[in-house]
Amino acid sequence: MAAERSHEPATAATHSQPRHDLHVHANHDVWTWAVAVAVAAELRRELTTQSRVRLLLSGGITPAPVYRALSKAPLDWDRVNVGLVDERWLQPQDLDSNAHLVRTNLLQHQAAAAHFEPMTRAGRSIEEVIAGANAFAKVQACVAVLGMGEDGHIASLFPGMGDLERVLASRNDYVAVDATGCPGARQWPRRISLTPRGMARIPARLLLIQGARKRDVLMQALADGNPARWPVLTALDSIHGTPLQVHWCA
Ligand SMILES: O=C(O)[C@H](O)[C@@H](O)[C@H](O)[C@H](O)COP(=O)(O)O
Repeated sequence: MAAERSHEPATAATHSQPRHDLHVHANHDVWTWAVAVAVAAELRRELTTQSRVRLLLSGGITPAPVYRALSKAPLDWDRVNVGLVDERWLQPQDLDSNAHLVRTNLLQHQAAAAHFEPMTRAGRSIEEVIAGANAFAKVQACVAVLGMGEDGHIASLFPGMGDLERVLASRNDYVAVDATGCPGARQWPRRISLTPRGMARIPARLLLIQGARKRDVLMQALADGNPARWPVLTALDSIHGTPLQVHWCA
């Protein structure tokens, strides 16, 4: 079933190109497979011209079915590096880590051949983890799967975070963040996150959201236009001029 697709201006500012495309899917299953097919198509296209490609994945509940569907895609997975958009300050084997989510949902079936780049490792300080993440990021990712919280956060960029200004202005791809006091960060305030600069370098950025509440939050953010209040807006920026692909179902 074809998704309803619309171009919408992102903010009150004038832009020569649409900054996001909204794909409205009929139901959860259609949403899941449409997103998995879209990610696989980006990887497949990139694999025709590159010897290796990188895919970045988010945590959260929303993308897990997509990762399971994507794991069955017939691709040259042994030429795909899988990294993380963000990570909680947990060891990769921790059940609440984003690494665990990716391992258990994506790295199976065909995708078992992919090369995974977990961020954290036993005995590594957070500074070493950030240095490692920035070293991985020297190889440009071609696709990022992003999620959004009901507070308008994206990756681990939370509204109201103490050092959000510094993070939004960072010239690095990854930074350590302290989201103490931000309810959206739940019990994991210490995190590693892709920065707006890191996101803007990725040509294909897919934002996965479901439900009326998240749609309304996104619309409110777009109408307001302030990325410090709504960090999700930072995903609209692209050095390639490519619009954010928003995939939504009720
Ligand atoms: O580690 C994390 O928490 C994430 O990467 C985060 O940015 C996530 O994408 C959103 O919080 C949406 O999460 P849900 O899909 O669970 O709503």
